[in-house]
Amino acid sequence: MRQMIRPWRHVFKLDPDRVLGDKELAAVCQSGTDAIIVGGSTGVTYENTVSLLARIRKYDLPCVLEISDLEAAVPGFDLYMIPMVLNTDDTSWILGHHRRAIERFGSLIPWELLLTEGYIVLNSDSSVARLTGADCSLDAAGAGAYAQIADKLMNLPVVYLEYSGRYGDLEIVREVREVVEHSQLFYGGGITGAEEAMHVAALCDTVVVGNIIYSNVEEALLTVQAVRDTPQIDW
Ligand SMILES: CC(C)=CCC/C(C)=C/CC/C(C)=C/CC/C(C)=C/CC/C(C)=C/CC/C(C)=C/CC/C(C)=C/COP(=O)(O)OP(=O)(O)O
Ligand SMILES: O=P(O)(O)OC[C@@H](O)CO
Ligand SMILES: [Mg+2]
Repeated sequence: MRQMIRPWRHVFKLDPDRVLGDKELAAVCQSGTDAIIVGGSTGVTYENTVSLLARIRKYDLPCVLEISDLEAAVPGFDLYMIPMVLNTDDTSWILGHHRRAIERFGSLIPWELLLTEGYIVLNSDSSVARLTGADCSLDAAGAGAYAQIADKLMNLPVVYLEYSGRYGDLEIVREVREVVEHSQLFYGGGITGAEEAMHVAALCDTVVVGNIIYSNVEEALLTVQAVRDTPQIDW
């Protein structure tokens, strides 16, 4: 599964709890993005996840479920991304929900389709930060330390810098880039157009674009080519 995501430079994240018209969904899925991640931190249900998956399946691109709620673990995705929020004292978001999921689903879990993401949540004003009690006061050194835990101690396939709803601090992104050697570095948060996308594309392996799809789909679409045209800085 690491190989499957390795070439991904740009992905769109669609939230089952939000409304997107058929025309907009078609444009997003046919934009040339590398994959669709289905996920959100609140209001995700089995029903709205099934419904969104069925709509995305009309298009020929990988579709991944980022599991945030056990009740919404829907079969039929190409891949399952499992977040662990590293910068919280509430261990239920690192291990607790995961333990319960394994107890509940047992042999039904398609382990070969799972990828773990070491989340570092950095926007204190986001639903995901409130939900998980993340410590968003980290400076570059603190974020870099968590990134090394994911990359070097836990050997996680993905480090996810999550600024959901707000554009990130590029000094922190740069510090994390410098220390992550093996994990694939995902960045998501507050990208509202091509220029912002290019700045993070230079530093990160994979750029995630979410909310702007719902408020300005034209701008969201421009981020695809912008990321494609941006070479990564060689570290
Ligand atoms: C039948 C079938 C497929 C069964 C198997 C199911 C399966 C694959 C099980 C795997 C086992 C396992 C270990 C599951 C984990 C279960 C689980 C619930 C873990 C907790 C994950 C977690 C830490 C969630 C916290 C929230 C989070 C990090 C969500 C990620 C998505 C995200 C950050 C969205 C952004 O939120 P958004 O809503 O956009 O925010 P704004 O509103 O601010 O924009
Ligand atoms: O919605 P935005 O702010 O683009 O963030 C994308 C993604 O990282 C959210 O999990
Ligand atoms: Mg969102």
